Formats: sequence, structure tokens, C-alpha cells
Amino acid sequence: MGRGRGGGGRGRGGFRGKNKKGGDRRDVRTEPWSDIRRENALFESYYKTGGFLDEKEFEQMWKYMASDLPNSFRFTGTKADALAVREIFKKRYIPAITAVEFEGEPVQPPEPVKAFPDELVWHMKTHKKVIRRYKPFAEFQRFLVAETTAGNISRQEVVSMIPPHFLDVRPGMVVLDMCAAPGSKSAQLAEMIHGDEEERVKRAASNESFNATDDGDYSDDGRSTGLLIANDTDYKRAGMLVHQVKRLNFPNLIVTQHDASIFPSIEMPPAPGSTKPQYLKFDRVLADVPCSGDGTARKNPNVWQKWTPRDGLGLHNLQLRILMRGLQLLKKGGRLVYSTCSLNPVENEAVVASAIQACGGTSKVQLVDCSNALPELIRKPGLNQWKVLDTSHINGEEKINHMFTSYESFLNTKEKYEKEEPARQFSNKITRSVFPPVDAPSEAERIPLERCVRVYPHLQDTGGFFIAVLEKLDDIKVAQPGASSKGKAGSTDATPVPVQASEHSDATPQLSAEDAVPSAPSPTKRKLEDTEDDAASKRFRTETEDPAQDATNKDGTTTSEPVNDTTSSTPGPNGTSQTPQPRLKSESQSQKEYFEYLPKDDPTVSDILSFFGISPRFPRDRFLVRNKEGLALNKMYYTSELAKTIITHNKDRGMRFIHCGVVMFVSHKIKDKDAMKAPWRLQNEGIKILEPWAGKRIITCKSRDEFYRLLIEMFPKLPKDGSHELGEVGEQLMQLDIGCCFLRIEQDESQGFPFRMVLPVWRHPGSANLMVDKDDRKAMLLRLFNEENPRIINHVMEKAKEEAEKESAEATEEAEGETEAKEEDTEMGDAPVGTE
Ligand SMILES: C[S@@+](CC[C@H](N)C(=O)[O-])C[C@H]1O[C@@H](n2cnc3c(N)ncnc32)[C@H](O)[C@@H]1O
Repeated sequence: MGRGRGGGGRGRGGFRGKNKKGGDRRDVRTEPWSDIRRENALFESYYKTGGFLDEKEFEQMWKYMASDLPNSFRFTGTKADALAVREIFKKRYIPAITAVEFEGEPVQPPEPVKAFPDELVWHMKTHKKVIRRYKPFAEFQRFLVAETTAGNISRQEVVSMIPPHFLDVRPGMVVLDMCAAPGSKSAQLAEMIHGDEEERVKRAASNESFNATDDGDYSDDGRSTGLLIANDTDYKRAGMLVHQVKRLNFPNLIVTQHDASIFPSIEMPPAPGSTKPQYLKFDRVLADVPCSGDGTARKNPNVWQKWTPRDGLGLHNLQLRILMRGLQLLKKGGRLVYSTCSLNPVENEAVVASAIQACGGTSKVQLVDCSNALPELIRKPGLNQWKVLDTSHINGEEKINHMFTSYESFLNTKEKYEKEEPARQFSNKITRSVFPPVDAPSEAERIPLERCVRVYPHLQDTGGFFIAVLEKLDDIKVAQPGASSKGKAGSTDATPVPVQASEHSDATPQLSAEDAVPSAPSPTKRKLEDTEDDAASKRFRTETEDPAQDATNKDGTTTSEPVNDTTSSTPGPNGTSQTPQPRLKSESQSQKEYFEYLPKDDPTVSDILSFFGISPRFPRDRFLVRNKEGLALNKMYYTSELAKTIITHNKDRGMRFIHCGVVMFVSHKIKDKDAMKAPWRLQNEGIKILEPWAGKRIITCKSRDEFYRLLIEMFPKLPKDGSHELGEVGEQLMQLDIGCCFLRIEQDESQGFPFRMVLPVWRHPGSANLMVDKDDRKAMLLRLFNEENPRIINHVMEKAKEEAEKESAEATEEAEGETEAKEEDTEMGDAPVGTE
């Protein structure tokens, strides 16, 4: 509980605007969202006439599309903790909000979203002006902010929570999140990999029996053996990702920064008896790819202002390459979820179908029927047929909207215009791959695209989303996308639909004359077309894909993917073949981050572990430091065993690791440091990992009042002679030498402790201090004591202030010649450095 600090999920980063890598979708408008006209004729027309929904349902869907999106959030962390915070929320805030009336009507309180289990996901449709006006909402908002900061609540869009549920992650699995920033899905995946290990570790440490394999793999003495690699190509967004995942305090997590379409193969130690390196394969892969984001129109004004069909066309190739790389990295039998927040089939079904075909068809990769996952989620099947929209133009003017039903129809139209109107330009991103697959020779070979999942806004008042679940049935040899049967058969001609008047008639539903697009493409659009995919393909030309060979060993590793292999030919944009080049950049090209493990007999580690009486069963060889010299200087991080293996085998191979490990010990810089056996502080972040194995320096708190005092006062006094106000906790602290200790608080409803807590406390010569920063103290005071705006008393600061005031008064007196100067010792008591 209270797993540290950090912001909540801030929704989905996608592709649009300035960030050519598809990162930054932030709204940079100056006018309020409410003033934006939620109209875009071409956008509407495409979804109205493209065969997505029948007319009546389309109207309903579009009404939702143009309305505000409800706020949503989920309770996070271990299930027990999440349920406990949910209960506080339900008992304390829902009744108060339910009692509120607005304009004579009761307001709508937050409601659980039925599609998700255990009432852990909630949404709130109440208008902002109601929220601002009524106290119960203000109180609830404060709770939401405090718990989001403490890491117990994550604000996340409802649809964005779906993909991890479809991935079916179990503890012990090795998972890759290919496009992970800002990290809301990574947080869900990490929770799933973690499972209920806390309970099992507790049992393992106290030599009670526990099941290490029933619902996953907990064979690391109760700890989950799984791992999450969260990756994003964008430097800034990868930073946001680190910020988000750090607060999870999950030692089985690595953050990397790579282009997912050329994500490097991860080297693993050779199998026993062999000298050949092996390469890591993943049990699960999430490809939540950069997309046009047109399903986010309910919260993103850019969609209304700038939607063009070229957004999706420009991203198709990158999305396809990311998906295929994900499939290559997947274990045989493993599962991959492909998702976008776009409703455009060019970015969705077209990508999925092309990838399956490029991998060798349905005998190699199959779409999974996931109707059993989240059964309450209302959904629509994926499309087997769709049309491709393009807007041709002459120097940005004289625009014509075209709906093409097949690649041939596009080629015919283009050919016609090349003769009749050579200056007319079509998107150069239209390939076979963006069209529906043609009829397969047999049902077994047909790609059942209806198994994909489409979530439209009106179905349960959410944003729009697309999800496809893929299973790798066999090793794959990747062919060039576009070289498959997809689009081979001829189809009807495309219908050019002019802005002013229809040129031809065709069975294809036409876009109406009002569908005129803005007179000139916006700079953003041009950028999207000209830079994103071109840049991606340029990158692709210089950084090679994996070898096509893809033989998987029984343990899920492969022996056939050397990182710098330069011999394979790879699929390129528009079906071209690329000249392979070394894939990984040299270290000198990226900012150097150090990840060095301390030896298992490191004397500092030994001193600390013996100071806290840590069981010899606790691993001693997993402590990481982040300095070049590999020395225990300021901070020590703990990582899982698999994280260590990956880091040590790959850090000098050009892999860009940017985060790993949970901070466990921080050096304590105080005057009497030399007199101490272990001048290191336990950290709130890592304390829960270590505590089950500790045999010394443990104090327990059973009293609500004593805990309240520890929270509200920093450095409460513990004088050698004289009384203190810390009750039994104080008595236990008095028995300890100076240094850090564990404070244990067991779950006890009678004392208002709804869950177990373990927190670090420092025993000073004349005082004690709960080593929790002010924000976390405030969050705990609100959560446990319903204190809304507590004043935290800092005795040391107050003493220092008093001293300073006294000094300044004396200096004034001295200046006036009224008294002698008297040197004051403004010693900060025994305050530890940097605990606030
Ligand atoms: C839709 S967002 C991902 C949202 C994220 N999964 C979440 O739930 O918080 C897409 C992300 O892909 C990243 N991206 C764009 N191109 C990429 C590439 N070639 N490789 C890896 N990541 C990429 C963007 O920086 C962006 O953060």
C-alpha cells in the first residue's frame, strides 16, 4: 500500500501533431474544449458510409462520439490492497455524493464499470460544474488526487484497460510491452505478473507451506519469476514511463528505449553443455501501437479539427512492422495483443491480416476468439470488408475524395488520372496491405477477422478502441507484407468522389459534396505523411530486422537470432526488400546509463543484511548500483533474477536500458555515521520485499493513536530520561541502537487499519522518525483518519526555525550595540539528511 509517489495514467499517447514518432498527442489548443465544434464532415462520412454500423446505430454512435468522455479510474496494486482502498472510497464518498442534488435532481455518483471484475474500475459522468460546486465532490477529488499520488488509484481510460485483460497474463510470465509510454497498461501488466506473491513470500519466509505453481510461477521462494519489459522509442515519453512504473516498486521490470519494429533480440546464457548463446522469447507481447487515435475524439479536439484518411494510411506500415516484430519475439504458443485507439480498419484489421499472411498464414499465427474474456464487455466483431479512403489533390488544392474497394481499383484510378490529370497526387501509402484480404482457398486458411474486437463509444459510454488477440502456433519465417495473396484478386473499380460533384457512379457508397476537406492540408497532416513513415522507413533501411529464421527451443529461447546478424533479407515498406545493416546502435550514440551488480559477498551488503537479521535465504547477488565503478555508494536497488540475467548479458551489447530495480537502501549521511554498523536507510519503495525475511530491528504498532502521532509529527521526542508520547512503539524504539528499523502494522479493522503496512522508521539518539515524505503522510492521514488538511509538525524544522529567529534577533541586538553577540549552535538535532 502506498507504493510511493507518481502521477496517474494520463491517457493514451498516439500519433499526431509534432511528435513524429507518434508520441505527443497533448492538446495544445488555446480555446476551451467546449468551444471546439465537434464536426468533421469527412471523418463522419467515412464512418457513416464505410459499412461499420447500420444507419440507426451509426447515428447513436456519432452522438456519443461528439459528447464528453466520462472520467474513469481503477484501483491498483495487489488485489487485497486495491479492494481495501475501494472499500474506503465506497463507504466514505459514495453515500455523501449520492445525497447531492443539482437543479432539483440527484446527481449521478461514480459507478463501477460492469465490464471489469471486482468493481475495481469506476467512471464518473457528472459534469465539472457540479463537481466544482459541491463539497462531497471536492472531498472525493482530494481523495482521488492523494491516492493517485500514492499509487493506489490510476486514472486511465476505460477502453485502455481492456488489452491487458485479453492478454491473459499469469504470474511468472515474461512479457514485452512494445509501445508502453506513458505506461498505464504496463502498470496493469506488472500487477498481473506480480500476482499475490506477497502472501506467498510471507509463507515461504516463515517456512509455512505454499503453492509455488498453482496459478503461475512463484518458485523464487514465493516471489513471481516473471518479468515485464516496457519499451518506448520516444526519449521523453520513455521518461514518463519510468516515472509511472517506478511507483509500482516492482523488481521484475525493465524499461528500454528502442524502436519496437526493430526491437533487439535479447541474449541469454547458453544452455548447460552448450557455448551458443540463446535468445529470449516472450510468453506475452502487447503491441499497443502508435495510431491516428480517431477513437479518442471524445477527449481530443485534434481529431475533429484535423482528421484525414492519410493519418491511418501513414501509420499502417509502421504498425505492421511493429506487429511482425512482436510475433517474431513471441514464444511458440504465446499470445500477442494488438491494439489501437483508432476505429480505422487500415490501422486495425488490415494490419492484423497482413501480418498473419506475412508470417505464413493461419497455420502459423491465428486470431483467438476472446469472447470469454471480459464477458460483460459489449463489443462488435472485427470487419472482413472495408473500403480505403484517400483524398487526391493538385498542389494541395482541387481535392477529390475517393473510396477504393481494392488495390486494383486504386491502381486503375491512379493510372487513369496519370493520363488525364498527371498533376493529381494520391497517397503514396496505399499498398495492397491496407485492403481486405481476398477470399481464401479454404475456410481453414481464411483469416477470421470477425474475432477482432471493436469497441464503439455508444456501447458502454467509452472511447473507441480496437483489439486483436493473436496466438503463435508455430515458428515463423517472415515474408514481405504485400507479397501474399492479400488483394491479388481483382475487385470493382474505385469510385472517385469529387468535392464538388461526383464524377462516376459506383456501388461504393459515396461521400457527399459537403465532405469537402479543408482547402489546404494542415502542416500537421503534411508532416504526418511526409515525415513519420518516411523517417520510419529510413530508419528501417539502416537498421536491419531479425533473420527470418525463428526456431524456438523448448524453454522458449531461440538459438537463431544473433543481434548483429547481417545476412537476412527483411520486409520493407511497400514490399521492398531492405539491405541488412547492424541493428543495434553503439553505446556511444546513446546516453550511458550504468547498471552494475554488486558481488554477492560485498561487505556493505553483508553488513546491512546482518544489521537487519535478513535470512540467508534472501538473495544477496541481486543488488544493483547505478555508478560506473559498480560500488555501494549512495543507493542500492534490488532486481529479480531474470532482470539481472538480462541486464548483465545485454548491457554492453548496445541495448538501451533506462530503468530497472527498486531502491532498497540509501546511504545515511549523519555525523555519527562512523559509530553505526549500517548507516543505510531502508526505503519505503523496497521495504515490503525485504521485510518478510528480517529477524531484527522490527517494531510493531497496534495502536491507532500511536500511528497517528508518528504520521502527524516528524521527529517526535524519545528522551533518554523523561517521558515520551509514543506508547508501546516508543518503548520498543528505546530498546534499539541508532539506525533504521521496520515498523509493522497488521491489518486490524478495530484500529482502523484496513490492510497490512510496513514502513521504515529511523531511531535517532533523542527522537524517532517515520521515513515517509509529507505527501504520503497526508495521503495516509486522509485514507486512514479522514483528515483532510492535516498540519504535519516537524520538530526539527521548528527547532531550526526557532534557532534561526533567535539568532537573527540577537544579530539585530548586536548591531544596535545593546548586547554581546552570542554564538548559537544551530545544530539540526539528529535529523537525517534528505528524509523529507
Ligand atoms: C498508444 S501509445 C501507447 C500507450 C501505452 N501503451 C499506455 O497504455 O500507456 C503509443 C506509443 O508508441 C510509441 N511509439 C511510436 N513509435 C514507436 C516505435 N517505433 N517503437 C516503439 N514505440 C513507439 C509512442 O511514443 C507512444 O508512447
